[in-house]
Amino acid sequence: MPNIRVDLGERSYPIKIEAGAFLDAGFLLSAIKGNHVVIISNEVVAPLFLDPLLKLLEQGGKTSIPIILPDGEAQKNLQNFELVLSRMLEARISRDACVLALGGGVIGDLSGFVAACYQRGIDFIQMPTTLLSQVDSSVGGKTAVNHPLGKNMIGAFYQPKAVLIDPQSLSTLPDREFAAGMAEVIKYGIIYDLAFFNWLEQNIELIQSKSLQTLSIMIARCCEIKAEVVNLDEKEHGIRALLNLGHTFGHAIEAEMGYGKWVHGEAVAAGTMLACELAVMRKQMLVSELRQVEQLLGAFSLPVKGPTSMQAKHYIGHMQRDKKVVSGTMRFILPIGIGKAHVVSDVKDEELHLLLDSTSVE
Ligand SMILES: NC(=O)c1ccc[n+]([C@@H]2O[C@H](COP(=O)([O-])OP(=O)(O)OC[C@H]3O[C@@H](n4cnc5c(N)ncnc54)[C@H](O)[C@@H]3O)[C@@H](O)[C@H]2O)c1
Ligand SMILES: O=C(O)C(=O)C[C@@H](O)[C@H](O)[C@H](O)COP(=O)(O)O
Ligand SMILES: [Zn+2]
Repeated sequence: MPNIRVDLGERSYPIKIEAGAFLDAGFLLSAIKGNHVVIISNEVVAPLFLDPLLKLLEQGGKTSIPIILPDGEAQKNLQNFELVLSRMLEARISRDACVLALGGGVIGDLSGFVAACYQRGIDFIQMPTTLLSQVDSSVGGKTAVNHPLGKNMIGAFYQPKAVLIDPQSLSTLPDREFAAGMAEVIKYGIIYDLAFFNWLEQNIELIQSKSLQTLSIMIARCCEIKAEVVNLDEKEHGIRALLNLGHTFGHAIEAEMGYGKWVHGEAVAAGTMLACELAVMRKQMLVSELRQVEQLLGAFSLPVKGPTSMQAKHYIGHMQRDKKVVSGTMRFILPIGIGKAHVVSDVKDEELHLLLDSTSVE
C-alpha cells in the first residue's frame, strides 16, 4: 500500500496502512520524539494489542505510561478527559512526551483532545483499531468529547503526528462495529466518488469476508479522500462539511437515544438515508439512487430508518445546536445523485416534519 500523507505544511503527517503495521517498530519509533509515551486505550482493546506494543516501545528505549479507560461511547466525556489529564500530571509527564491513542474513534477523539490541551499541546499518534477509526476518525484532526446536550461539542482541531493502520487488527472486531465503519465508508462514495460507490456495490462479499487485500484497498481509498478534503479545508469552512453527510440527523439520534445505544455508524447510516430522502423530495436524487444507497447500507445490516421513538420535534431540538448552524440557520449536507453533495441552508420546518414524522418506522 502506498503511504498517504495529510499535507498541512508543518502539521503534515503520514498515514501508513499495512497488514502487520502495528509491529513496524521503524515507523512508530521514528514518529516519537521524546522518551515517554502515554498510551491511552480501553478495557476491550488493551488486552488485545497493548503487550506487543509495550515490548516494541521498550526495545526502542521508550518508557510507556498506559492509561486504560472503560469501554464505550458514554466514556467520551469531560470526566474522563479530566481523569486522563490528572493521571498525566500525577506521573509528571513533560511536554516532550507523546500520546498514543490505541483504540477506536472514542479513544482517538478523547486522546487527541487530551494531547491538544495538556500543557497547551503535545504530540500524539493514532493507532486506530476499528474500521470506523481506520477509515475516518484517525485522520483529519477533529478531536472532542461529547456533552449531554450534543455530540463532540467540546474539542479542538489538532492533527496527529502520524497514523498507523493495521487492517489485521480488525479480525477481532465484532460484526456490529465492522458494519458501523461501513456507514462512513459508504458516505465517501455518496459525497465524493461514484466509482468508489460502484466498487463497494461490486465487492460486498469480499468486504464481508474481510479479505485483507480488499479491506486494505478500501481503507486506503477512504484515507485518500479524507486527506484530500482535509488538505483543502482543515477547519471546515467549506468542502470539509461534506464529510458530515448523515451526521446532522445521526448526532441527534445518538444524543436523544443516549450515547452508545445507537453506535455512531448506525446513527450515521439512518441519518444518511434521511439526507438522501430529503434530496429525493427536493428532486436532487433519483428514487433509484436512494434505493442503491439503501441496498448498500442494508447489505451490511445497517439501519435505514431512524428510531421509532423519534419524530421531527426530537430531531429539531438537537439539530438547532449542530455545529453547522450559522446565525441560527440549520445547514444540511444533501447528496446530488451519487458521488456529489452540497451544503443546503434553506430547508424549511415543513420539509423536516414531512421527512421525519413519516419515515421513522421499525
Ligand atoms: N474525529 C473524527 O473525524 C471522527 C470521525 C468519525 C467518528 N468519530 C467518532 O468516533 C467514535 C466512534 O468510533 P468507533 O466506531 O471506533 O467506536 P469505539 O471507539 O467505541 O469502538 C467500537 C467498539 O469496538 C471495540 N474495539 C475497538 N477495536 C477493537 C478490535 N480491534 N477488536 C475488538 N473490539 C474492538 C471498542 O472497545 C468498542 O467497544 C464516535 O465517538 C464518533 O463521534 C470521529
Ligand atoms: O472529519 C470530519 O470533518 C467529519 O465530519 C467526519 C465525521 O465522520 C465525524 O463523525 C466527525 O466527528 C463529525 O464532526 P462534527 O464536527 O459534526 O462533530
Ligand atoms: Zn462520523
